[in-house]
Order: sequence, then structure tokens, then C-alpha cells
Amino acid sequence: KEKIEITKEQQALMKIILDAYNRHQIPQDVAKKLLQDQYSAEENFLLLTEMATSQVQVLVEFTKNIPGFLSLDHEDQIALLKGSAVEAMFLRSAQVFSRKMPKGHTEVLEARIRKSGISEEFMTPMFNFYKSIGELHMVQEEQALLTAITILTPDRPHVKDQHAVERLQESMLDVLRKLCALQHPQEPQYFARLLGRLTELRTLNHYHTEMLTSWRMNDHKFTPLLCEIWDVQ
Ligand SMILES: O=C1N(Cc2ccc(-c3nnn[nH]3)cc2)c2ccc(Br)cc2C12CCN(S(=O)(=O)c1cccs1)CC2
Repeated sequence: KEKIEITKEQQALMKIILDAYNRHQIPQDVAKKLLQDQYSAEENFLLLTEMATSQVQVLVEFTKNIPGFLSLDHEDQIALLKGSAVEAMFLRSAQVFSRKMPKGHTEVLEARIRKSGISEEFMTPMFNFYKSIGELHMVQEEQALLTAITILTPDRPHVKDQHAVERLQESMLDVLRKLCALQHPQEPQYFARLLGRLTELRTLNHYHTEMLTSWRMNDHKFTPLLCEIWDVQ
């Protein structure tokens, strides 16, 4: 049985990623608004748009704190952010959502999301994803590392120096692999299950693109930041 140990520099890396992940949270007043009294579908949609805009801002701040990210080619930094924005947002949303929400909040939030003009065909895979994330009971370090790994996916469109991104991602994957082995010794497959969620995430990208088209049809407005990062309008 090989002795798994996390090196000093890997511990430093994990601490930086975890601090960044926890430091940048969306303002709770925005999330709280979602829990207030009954809204119309349009108002719900506006709230989700406001939340998503905050989420993107939070993700950009988190990404800037990933060691090595700011040393990447600047155009590649943009390509990684744009390429991972939806996946990172859904991963983070699922993680926040599946964390112990006060009793009844999850149901209220679910109702808000359901009644926001998002079509049923997108709701099912989305809720399946967030349930599958909830079942993993990830610790914060795992959540932060998995989000960083999603952002550092080398094969996003327009990334020029994929090897530079691969090197950063591999160092995160190595820490995550060791952490999973230490945190879940009885579940040797746990690390593989986490990575399997990233595959599921990619399918949500496709649904999200479809949704954007249908929302635009019904004249739903997005904020300039979302239009920029989602390539709409
Ligand atoms: O809004 C969502 N929520 C609720 C949510 C998200 C984040 C926090 C939160 N609190 N603190 N930090 N984060 C709370 C509730 C949620 C929960 C699980 C999954 Br899977 C996904 C989602 C979305 C993500 C964005 N989309 S979206 O399609 O991109 C869209 C944009 C504009 C209008 S619709 C909708 C679903």
C-alpha cells in the first residue's frame, strides 16, 4: 500500500486555492433576494441573471488567484475564462446549492428556477447534475480544486499554448487525487467519480447554449458581462 503524502508545496497550493474559493462569494443579499416573496417568471429570470452576473465576477476573481494563471498568455487567459464560464458557474452553483441550505430554502430556490422561463428539457439535466454533486459530499478543498481544474481545461476553443495549461491542470489534478485518497480511503473510485462530474458538466454547456437561443427568442435581456462571456448578442 503506497504511502500517499501531500508535499509542502502542494499544501501551499491547496491553501491558496481554498482561500480564493472562499474569499470570493456572491453577495448573500443577491442570493437572499431569490428567497423573498413570490415573483413572476420575468422577475425570477432577472434575479437569476443578476446572480449569474455576480457569479461570473466571482469566478474571474477566483481564477486570477490560481497560481500560474496570470503568467499564461493573455489571450489564453480570456479563452479559458470564456470556455469554462458556464461549467464553472454550474459547478459552483451546484456546490453552493447542495450545501446545507436552511430548511425549505432549496425547495424555494428550485421553485424560483423552475418558474423562470427555463425550459423543462434543461431543468432535468441541471437538477440531476446538482443532485449528483450533492451526493458526493465534497469537502471545500475538493470543491475549490475541482473548480480550478474545470477552468484549466486545455482543450477550450482558441487556446494557443495548451501545454502550459495542461501543466497547471496536472498539478491541480495530482493534489486532488491525493486529497481524495486521504479523505475517502474506503472509496478508491472517489477521485474518478469527481472527474466524471466534469464530463456531465460539459453536457450542460450544450443545453445552456440551446437555452440562450430560446431566451433570446422570447426577448430575455442579459447583462453586458454575461453577453460578453457567453458570446450572445
Ligand atoms: O441560478 C442558478 N442556480 C440558483 C443559484 C445559483 C447560485 C447560488 C449561489 N448562492 N451563493 N453563491 N452562489 C444560489 C442559487 C442554480 C443552482 C444549481 C444549478 Br446546477 C444551476 C443554477 C443556476 C445557474 C445559472 N443558470 S443560467 O441558466 O445560466 C441563467 C442565468 C440567467 C438566467 S438563467 C440558472 C441555474
